[in-house]
Amino acid sequence: ELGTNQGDLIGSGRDRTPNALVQVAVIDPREQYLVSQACTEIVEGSRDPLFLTGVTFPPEYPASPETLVKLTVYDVRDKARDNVSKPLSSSFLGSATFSVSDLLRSKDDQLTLNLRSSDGVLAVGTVLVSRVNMGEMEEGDMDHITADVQQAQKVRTCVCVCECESLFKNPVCKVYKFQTVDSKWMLVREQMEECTLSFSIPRQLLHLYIQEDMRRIQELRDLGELSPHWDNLRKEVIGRYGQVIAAYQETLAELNKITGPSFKPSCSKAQRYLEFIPINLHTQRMRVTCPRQTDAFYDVITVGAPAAHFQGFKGGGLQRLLSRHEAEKKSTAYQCIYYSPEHTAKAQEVLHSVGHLQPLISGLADQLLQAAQQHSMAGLREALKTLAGKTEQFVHALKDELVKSALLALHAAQPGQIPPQNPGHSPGQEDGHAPLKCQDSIPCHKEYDEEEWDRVWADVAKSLNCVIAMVDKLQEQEPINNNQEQPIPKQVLADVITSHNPEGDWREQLCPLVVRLKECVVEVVVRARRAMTFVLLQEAACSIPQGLFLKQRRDVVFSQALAALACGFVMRLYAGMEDKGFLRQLHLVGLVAQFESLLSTYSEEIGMLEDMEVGISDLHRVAFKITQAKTDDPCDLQPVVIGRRDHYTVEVPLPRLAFQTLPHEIKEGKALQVYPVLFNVGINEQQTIADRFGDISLQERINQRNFEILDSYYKSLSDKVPSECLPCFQTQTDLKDLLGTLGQNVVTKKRKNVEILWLAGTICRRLNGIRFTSCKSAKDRTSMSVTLEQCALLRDEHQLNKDYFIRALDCMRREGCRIENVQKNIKCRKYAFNMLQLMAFPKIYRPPEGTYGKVDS
Ligand SMILES: O=P(O)(O)O[C@H]1[C@H](O)[C@@H](O)[C@H](O)[C@H](O)[C@@H]1OP(=O)(O)O
Repeated sequence: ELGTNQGDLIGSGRDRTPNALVQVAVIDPREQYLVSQACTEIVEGSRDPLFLTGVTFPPEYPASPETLVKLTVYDVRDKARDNVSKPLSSSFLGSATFSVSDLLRSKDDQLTLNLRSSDGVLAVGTVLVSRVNMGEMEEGDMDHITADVQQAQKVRTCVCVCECESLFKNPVCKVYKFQTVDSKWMLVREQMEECTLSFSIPRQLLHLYIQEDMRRIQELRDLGELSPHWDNLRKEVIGRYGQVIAAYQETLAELNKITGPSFKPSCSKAQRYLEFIPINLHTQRMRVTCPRQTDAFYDVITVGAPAAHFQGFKGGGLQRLLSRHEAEKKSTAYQCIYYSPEHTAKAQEVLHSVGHLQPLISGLADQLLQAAQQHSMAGLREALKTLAGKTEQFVHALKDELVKSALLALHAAQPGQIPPQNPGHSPGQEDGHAPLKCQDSIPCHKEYDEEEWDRVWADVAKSLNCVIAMVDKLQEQEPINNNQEQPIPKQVLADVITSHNPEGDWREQLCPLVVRLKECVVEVVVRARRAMTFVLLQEAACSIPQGLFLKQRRDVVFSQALAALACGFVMRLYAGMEDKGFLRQLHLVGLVAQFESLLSTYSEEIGMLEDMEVGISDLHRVAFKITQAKTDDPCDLQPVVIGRRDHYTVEVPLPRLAFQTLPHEIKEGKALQVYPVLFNVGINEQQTIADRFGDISLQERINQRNFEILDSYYKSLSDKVPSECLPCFQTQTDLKDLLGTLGQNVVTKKRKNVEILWLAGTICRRLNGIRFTSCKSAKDRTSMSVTLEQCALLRDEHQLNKDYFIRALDCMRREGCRIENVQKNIKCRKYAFNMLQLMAFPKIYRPPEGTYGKVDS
């Protein structure tokens, strides 16, 4: 039944041409067993099939020159039934085997092999194998491939080598070659990887959440004695915090036991101990080698919607739950004082500022005294300048009505007689400064002195003025010579001090004033800390238990979102290390992080989208910093998260040499901003229901709101960064026009308007941003979208021949990285769509026949 070795491939039925497919397996020379490595797409009805899908071997693949590669050619009869890893409904046509060394030694990196029948006797056709190194293809090579193709009598496949980076693991690579409009061949490689940040960011965040909550408990205890009503509320709040801490510690302990792959598969999305881990987080890079063009690559991060699956979506997601909770809090806050979310945020900010500034001021005051001791006027001036700046900042941070009103409220919450303060816990002592005496407690007398607070913080400014005046006086007393900081012989100096400084040395004169300043600062800190802690106690007390559940939910969702963002940021940074324009943009303005979501606004997915909206928006509280790694060891390249819930910084270490090449602003640790934006368009059958009978206002509101953020980012970028910093694309449409079209689309009533997603994605790439694609589990709909985006880029940026567009799309969906993603998640190579669902999809999002269906159990 088979053809001869003339090169004509004959199908298993004499009456029709074959639908050929090549399976590639590797024979391990030591173990002598076959490992299926890859499979080509099916080329229908051709005796001269030309395969667009290749085979890749990542660098860590244990291949040696003796490794044998076996190619088996099948004729596929029923594409719909067929599972390419087990071609049950296919007929064997022939096979051929070669060793890696045969290919490496071959002339022109090509091997022509005879296909043999199962008994190994009959030669039934030929197969041509080409070896290709991506990125090293000279024009000649491309022509060479084209020439081969024109022979068109052979089965071809190509081999390529992949690269790998330390934070990114388990690469899956696929290669293809597609025809361009001018009948040349472009080589395309997809590479998908896991990211170790999937686990390391949530682990670090859990540590930080625990630390922050422990600090809150301590601050509540430091409030001192309260009347029974408030004391009971405090006990309850501390108890609840304790429960959250215990739960987080348990989760952390479980996470620390986990080894294995660096991603959470879709089926584990609702597992309790994995709730902080993003779902199915992967990076995907498409690299394109085209004749007469430098290589280009396009990155996207794929991740399941950050959402609290373990907690479920019965009452909706964060966005709805939070606003409902806020409304309820107002009406049920009878047992405590209602503070708005802005007040709560302000209280946290004040607590943070005082905690941060007090030790700074104290250190600077010591530096001032040291400069006085050394009799250095320049040192004095320098220390005074910074001290004055920080003290002003401190006074400014506290100049808020909230502190004043909270002090009054706290006073009212205290029992008639204030017992002495817990001596073990004066904030002054905590920071290593002199303990306060009687002023460190809130006034004990019944009538509250409303002006006292104003006096206390005004004292800080006054005592700073005294220090400044003294330094001025000392300067006036100084001889000109010393002002210029010329070295003065010791004896002369002694004479100067005694003759011009009759009141003793500088330190002695400054010391009482500096001590007074420090005392005033401590006094303010103690009061402000208690006042703000009291505000937070109200907030926590009013919202128990719901508020704490929501806080936990927000922690979970944020953790998933941050892991994805950090992965995207690192990938974007590595890719842009040599792009001066990009680095400039990075430190001058920051980067857009654009999330595309395909969730439907119906049933449970509404809740996911409501979670995701808050999670993505919370990312604006994150900044990045680049640091120099201690060593080049991969462990030292792990990003580190620092901060607290209202602001986190992710420090990204780079190897010394790479770090040295950065602009000095970045090297100096400038905080690098990100601007998260989210666009959602539901595409499945659930969205059809939502569009017809449901409510799509959530999606409309998200898209409109995020369009505004994107638009204002573009405006500030245009103000600060020259347009040359942005990347060049073949598609020349002006960014302003693209934004204008997006702006129109987000207000137009059009069902399943996926154009919104395409435009937002294009704008993000044009803005040098970080691209994310998401759906519930980032497995099925995400795969359709990512492959579509890749083929659209090949069409718009690399002149993909239009006859190859659907073939390329089908190849990627059938054999590309995304079907491997499905396999990794559910151990089955089928997208989880049924016919009904697919009918509802926009056509271009439908996968090829045979690649979807019910998951085999
Ligand atoms: O990756 P997704 O598109 O979120 O996977 C969905 C799929 O779209 C849908 O058709 C199917 O019924 C499942 O709900 C998939 O979600 P899983 O989270 O179960 O993979």
